[in-house]
Amino acid sequence: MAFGDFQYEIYFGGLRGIAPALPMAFDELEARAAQALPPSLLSYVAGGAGDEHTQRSNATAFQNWGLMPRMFVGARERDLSVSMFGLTLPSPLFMAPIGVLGLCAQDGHGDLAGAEAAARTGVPLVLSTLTEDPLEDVAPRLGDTPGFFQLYTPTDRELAESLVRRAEAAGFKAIVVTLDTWIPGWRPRDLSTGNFPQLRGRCLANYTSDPVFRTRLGKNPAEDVMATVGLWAQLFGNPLTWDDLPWLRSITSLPLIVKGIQHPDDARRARDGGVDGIYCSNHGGRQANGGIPALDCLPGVVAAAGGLPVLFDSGVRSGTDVVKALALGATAVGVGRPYAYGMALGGADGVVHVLRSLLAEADLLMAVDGYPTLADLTPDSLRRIS
Ligand SMILES: Cc1cc2nc3c(=O)[nH]c(=O)nc-3n(C[C@H](O)[C@H](O)[C@H](O)COP(=O)(O)O)c2cc1C
Ligand SMILES: CCCCCCC(=O)C(=O)O
Repeated sequence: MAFGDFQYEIYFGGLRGIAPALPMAFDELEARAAQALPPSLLSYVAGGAGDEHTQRSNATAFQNWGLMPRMFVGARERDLSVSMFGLTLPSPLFMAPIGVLGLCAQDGHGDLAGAEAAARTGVPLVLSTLTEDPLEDVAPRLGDTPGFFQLYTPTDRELAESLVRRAEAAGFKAIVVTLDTWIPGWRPRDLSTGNFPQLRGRCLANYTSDPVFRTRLGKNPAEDVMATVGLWAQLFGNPLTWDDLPWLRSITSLPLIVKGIQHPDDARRARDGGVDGIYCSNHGGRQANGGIPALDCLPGVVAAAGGLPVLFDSGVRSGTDVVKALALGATAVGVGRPYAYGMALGGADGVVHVLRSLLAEADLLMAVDGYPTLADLTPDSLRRIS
């Protein structure tokens, strides 16, 4: 279903006295998910690097901006559609890659449920490399909604190329290479619970189903989980350099997007190296503490991207946040932890609820503040208020 078909459903439903089954505000959503998720998984999802200062400031950075209302606009109809990479999407929202999405669902098949939510909302899913179900099983569940494949670049180039080939064959529409997580950051919550799901053999389906990985392993992954995890840990992350960019560019004819860009010079150099999109993100504050809120990096990245689409995530908690990121120049805005919590609370239905709530709030804000289309949202629509 396209965004326009349901944009009023939630808030008019509310006015008719139909209370949504799940919370709409992020804090309540997180509190409810905390009851639903096993404690170590909750810590993994909710936690971040160091004392989580950067994670918190990602979210509070949005409060430094206010949207200036415009009158006599008559914004009765809104159009939230966006075009990028030759795709026309009903809204500028997308689901950021979440490596434990599978585990967030009660049945352990959250990657399939995420794809189903994408099919139902038109909101693209960026599927992590780290999934419980192989990408070939996820792709058909996306329906007509495009899916992007997020690549954690292994040290083994043949394995990287195999993953990309498989994503292309399965029908994914872009490759998103994550640059900021070739090793996990200093995450005290996970270090104290001793919980990295991948080290227990979870979320490795794209590896265990891969012909190159299986050849390297030399045995059936199901029969030797220890060896599988050992090989995965050995191959998982490659600290790429600029010298690797031509190779990355060469392994796919799909749009190539680089995730984790915050410095304008990196955006410029990536653009010059032939990428198709820049993804401004600090991984939700999970990798480096003591950094800069991703939102504060967005304008510089947009300016340096020279017209390439700029995807953004980190700290998006409301429809208002979505609108502000768009006004600061994002082409599309990624939601992360909130939809993982929706998954924990209601599977595909829970994710659909979270996405529709964000979109309905964004749409209503654009209506009351007089911004009928995304093109109307510019930096001039905002005022720095602190
Ligand atoms: C539990 C969890 C797992 C994640 N796994 C991945 C992943 O596999 N690949 C990736 O590129 N980013 C991953 N991310 C980062 C998200 O894509 C996104 O950058 C981040 O969630 C944005 O921050 P926010 O959730 O606070 O808004 C993960 C984030 C969380 C919370
Ligand atoms: C060695 C595990 C790296 C973490 C990958 C998943 C992720 O991006 C995240 O948890 O954040």
